Amino acid sequence: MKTYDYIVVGGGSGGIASANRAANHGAKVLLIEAKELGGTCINVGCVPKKVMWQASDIYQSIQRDAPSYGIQTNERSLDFKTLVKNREDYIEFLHGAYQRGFDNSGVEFLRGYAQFIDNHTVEVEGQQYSASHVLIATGGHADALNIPGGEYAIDSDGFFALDQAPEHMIVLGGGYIAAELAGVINGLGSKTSWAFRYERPLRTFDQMLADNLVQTYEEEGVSVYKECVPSTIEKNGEEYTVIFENGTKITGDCVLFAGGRSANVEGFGLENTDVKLNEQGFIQTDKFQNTTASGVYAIGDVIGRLELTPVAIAAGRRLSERLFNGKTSLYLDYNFVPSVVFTHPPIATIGWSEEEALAEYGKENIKVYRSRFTPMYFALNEYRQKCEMKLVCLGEEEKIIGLHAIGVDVDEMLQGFAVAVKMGATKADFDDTVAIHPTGAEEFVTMN
Ligand SMILES: Cc1cc2nc3c(=O)[nH]c(=O)nc-3n(C[C@H](O)[C@H](O)[C@H](O)COP(=O)(O)OP(=O)(O)OC[C@H]3O[C@@H](n4cnc5c(N)ncnc54)[C@H](O)[C@@H]3O)c2cc1C
Ligand SMILES: NC(=O)c1ccc[n+]([C@@H]2O[C@H](COP(=O)([O-])OP(=O)(O)OC[C@H]3O[C@@H](n4cnc5c(N)ncnc54)[C@H](O)[C@@H]3O)[C@@H](O)[C@H]2O)c1
Repeated sequence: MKTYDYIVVGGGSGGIASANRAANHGAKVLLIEAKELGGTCINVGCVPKKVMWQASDIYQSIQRDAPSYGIQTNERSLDFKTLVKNREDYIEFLHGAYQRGFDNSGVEFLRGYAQFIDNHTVEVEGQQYSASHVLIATGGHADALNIPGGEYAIDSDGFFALDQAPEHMIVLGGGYIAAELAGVINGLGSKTSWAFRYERPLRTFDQMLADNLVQTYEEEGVSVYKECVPSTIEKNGEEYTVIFENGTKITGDCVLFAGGRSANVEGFGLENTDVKLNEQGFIQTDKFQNTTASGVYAIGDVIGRLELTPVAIAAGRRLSERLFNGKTSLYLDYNFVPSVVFTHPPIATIGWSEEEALAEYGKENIKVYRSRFTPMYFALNEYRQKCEMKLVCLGEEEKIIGLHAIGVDVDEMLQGFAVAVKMGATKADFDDTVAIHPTGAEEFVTMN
């Protein structure tokens, strides 16, 4: 049996960050990963998604925006195979960077599928490894569409495996992934239909964002189907027809389902440990990332709190600081975490939506500031895409508890404003900050 101070199961965003930080503090660390280093984010999540989002943005701008600046482009054409190849080459480069990171920090990396024997022992291909501290960072997987013909739908992993653009993609689901990939594929020139179950997509977000997005997508050519619950998918040759409960039918050559994700908790011996799951099937943890088994911790998508890469990284690093650097009271605060949805245009959000704030604090305690304008980017264009912004303020001091925006470039605006919101900035603090002109961001400090 080989022994370590810290065994990390899962080499995704959270596991890698925690392992490196522990090794930096002198711990003897083993990281076990079954597939490619980098997990979901690097291989089939944030990174390939952002590359596709950027490609889509460029492609859309060439046709839609360049002529208004007098820039003529003779013909727009997309070599999808080159895009995919260059994207995958970049991901390969990132794999190497992770390995070099381990070489620097001293983390021992083992490729293989870990099986728990007990709380402190795992086995990989017949060899056992034990540690006084064990981290579960095994991430999650896409939920399948459980309807007749549901197997014809690809998930986001399947989307990144496409080597040619679909003629007509039907996107099912109203969350982050569906919203993002519908925009990506529409921008790349494929016919796109987007169907979601309720009146609005992105139901946990401020309504202003979802309403603007749906309107913009419709203006940009996406066929939007509201209140459509899929009931069957039929295959006819190369085509698929999605039939919805209300009788609506859509036919296309590719169906994508993005209906949420579940934790990777099965098939690796968790039943041999004292680790318990919550009602939703995610690993139960306290605020210090302790599971119900002493000396066993869990972070990232496997705990299902906020399924975002920087959240997994922050939780993993704080845990290692606590375990191996004496910062015994350190934990991750899951409140006021900023997030961007890479739609076209992007959505940026932090804190309470107007609807949540009104329900929690009452109308008399909440003041909302809004702005709606055409970004200067579209000043010369007949197409005048709208940017919208909102500040949700609490109490007499007007502490900003929600900041939301949709429009070009808001993805890159949010991080700085998130610092201010996290620090407890008030509307007066924003008003006291001189604007930067001409930018879209200046609206946040000039709202009446
Ligand atoms: C399409 C898509 C787009 C996304 N875009 C964004 C974005 O733009 N921004 C953002 O912040 N987040 C985004 N996310 C979410 C983000 O990818 C996840 O929150 C993040 O990757 C979670 O990291 P993790 O370390 O918890 O798990 P993962 O990155 O999933 O890593 C878990 C690893 O554990 C390994 N593993 C599992 N079981 C075992 C075992 N028994 N033995 C060994 N190894 C094992 C797996 O192979 C995997 O590599 C996106 C997700 C998807 C699906
Ligand atoms: N930009 C980012 O940061 C980013 C991008 C992508 C994913 N993510 C993370 O990954 C997580 C998973 O993304 P997701 O979009 O799969 O999940 P999600 O939870 O955001 O959305 C799931 C959607 O699927 C719908 N749905 C579920 N079952 C359905 C069914 N049978 N028929 C029709 N619709 C159904 C739900 O109503 C919901 O709208 C996100 O919650 C997010 O944390 C983050």
